[in-house]
Amino acid sequence: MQNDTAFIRELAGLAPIIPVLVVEDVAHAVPLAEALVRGGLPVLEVTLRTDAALDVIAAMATVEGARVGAGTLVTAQDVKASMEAGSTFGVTPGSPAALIDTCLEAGLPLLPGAATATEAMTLQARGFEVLKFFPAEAAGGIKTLKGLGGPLAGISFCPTGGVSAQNAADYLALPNVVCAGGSWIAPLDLVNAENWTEIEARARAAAALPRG
Ligand SMILES: O=C(O)C(=O)C[C@H](O)[C@H](O)COP(=O)(O)O
Repeated sequence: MQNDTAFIRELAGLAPIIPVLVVEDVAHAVPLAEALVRGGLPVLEVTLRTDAALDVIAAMATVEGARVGAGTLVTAQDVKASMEAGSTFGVTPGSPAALIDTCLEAGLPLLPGAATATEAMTLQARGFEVLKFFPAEAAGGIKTLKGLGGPLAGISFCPTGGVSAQNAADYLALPNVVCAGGSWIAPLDLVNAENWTEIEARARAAAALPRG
């Protein structure tokens, strides 16, 4: 099975920011997804970090305009379960070969994680052109992305991990950054407080960020 770069490029092009979501209560799934879509962020990464995550994916997948994927894919079981729940793409924090094999065999469009030149080159050799740069700030942030951009100009990144309202525009200005991911749009405290108004406002501000 070939990886689906065109699909991932399309998703990455839909909005400058992919909200990374940690949702504990499935009752929050639909209003949260609706607030994010209304705010202009249709591509949603639901982390498999809560017991509710698979049910959250299934519920969000019913929201018109939402493009729902699963994050924190670490095991083959995560890949299978997230696809059964209705996720249409996957995101991995890192890219061990066996996990990448599983995603390719399953036909799951993937934003695979990489933090070094070797990891990025290994993924590029398998046909991946859009990678999650994770954990972005801890792995050197903008300086590292600028450094990778010289020799690895064919690779685009979605930096995630430490990206914030304060630094997102600087990341997005880089030529090898297509979009960025982050939890600041819908942090757990706002979700648990059901503050959809504030989440929509944060989404709207993020959706308006210019890309370089
Ligand atoms: O669970 C995963 O695999 C992830 O997707 C990790 C997230 O990308 C980061 O935790 C988001 O980082 P912050 O925006 O700094 O909160």
